[in-house]
Amino acid sequence: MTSQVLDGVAVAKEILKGVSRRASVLRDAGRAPRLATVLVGDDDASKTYVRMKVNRCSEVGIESVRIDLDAEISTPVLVAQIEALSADPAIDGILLQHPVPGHIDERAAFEAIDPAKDVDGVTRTSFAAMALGNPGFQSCTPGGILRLLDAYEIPLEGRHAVVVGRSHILGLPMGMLLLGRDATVTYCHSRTRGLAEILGRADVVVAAVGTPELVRARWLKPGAVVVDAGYSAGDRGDVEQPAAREVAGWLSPVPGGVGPMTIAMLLEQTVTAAERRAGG
Ligand SMILES: Nc1nc2c(c(=O)[nH]1)N[C@@H](CN(C=O)c1ccc(C(=O)N[C@@H](CCC(=O)O)C(=O)O)cc1)CN2
Repeated sequence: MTSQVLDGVAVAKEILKGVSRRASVLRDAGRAPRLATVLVGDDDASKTYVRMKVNRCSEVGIESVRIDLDAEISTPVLVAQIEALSADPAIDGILLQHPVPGHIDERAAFEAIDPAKDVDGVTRTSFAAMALGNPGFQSCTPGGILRLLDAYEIPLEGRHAVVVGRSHILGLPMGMLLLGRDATVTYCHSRTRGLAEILGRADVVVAAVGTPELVRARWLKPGAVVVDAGYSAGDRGDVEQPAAREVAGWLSPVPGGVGPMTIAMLLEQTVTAAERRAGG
């Protein structure tokens, strides 16, 4: 068996066409949507992701304001900076690139984002809305994964979905979203015992742990839907690829799977925030 591809590049492209159209309506009405990106420190991967987001913004007609801060900045200074963006009427969306340096209280910084501008879906307000199935901004990677599965009409109801990872911006919300689609959800993490056996019973696997190739191809149930949300150096995901292609029914590649969907979601939610703020 060779798995079918969950093609994030193609699906993201379609989403971005819609984003571009909606951005041009706002622009014609006199106010292009505007995203503020906040990067703390000089981590190379984070710089790359912010650059990718800013470039994609300009391709679809979203303006961006880049704020790059020194790695030594304190939590109160970062919080004050984000509060200023939250209060700034010219800004529609705010992205704080994760991770921030270890001495900073990242949760305090996320909570300084006005929920109406939380287009990255990282505040408690957004998390609660998502968990309760209320309207709100979704955490971009899990939201993007759900859109990717929907684009290929992958059924979720009643299926056993295993999320490997429980990070606040990826694994934890991913399980909530799958539960909201009536999947039966199991979370696995670093303390889980018998990961191979649990994965062997999974119809849907989301690998979101950040350890390259942790999920071995031989552990997967033949025909399973496998989403690889890893993005380690050297284009390595969290799933043993390409071996998994011979076992899975569907598989998202790295690169070209979840990553482009993450950015498409961010931009789509930025336009939504701008429309809401414009009263549309
Ligand atoms: N505040 C946030 N921080 C982080 C998030 C997030 O959603 N919000 N996600 C990740 C990193 N990330 C975005 O920030 C991200 C990672 C990878 C990609 C991507 O498109 N990767 C490409 C390959 C990249 C390349 O060509 O070099 C791919 O998978 O095809 C996008 C976004 C952690 N931080």
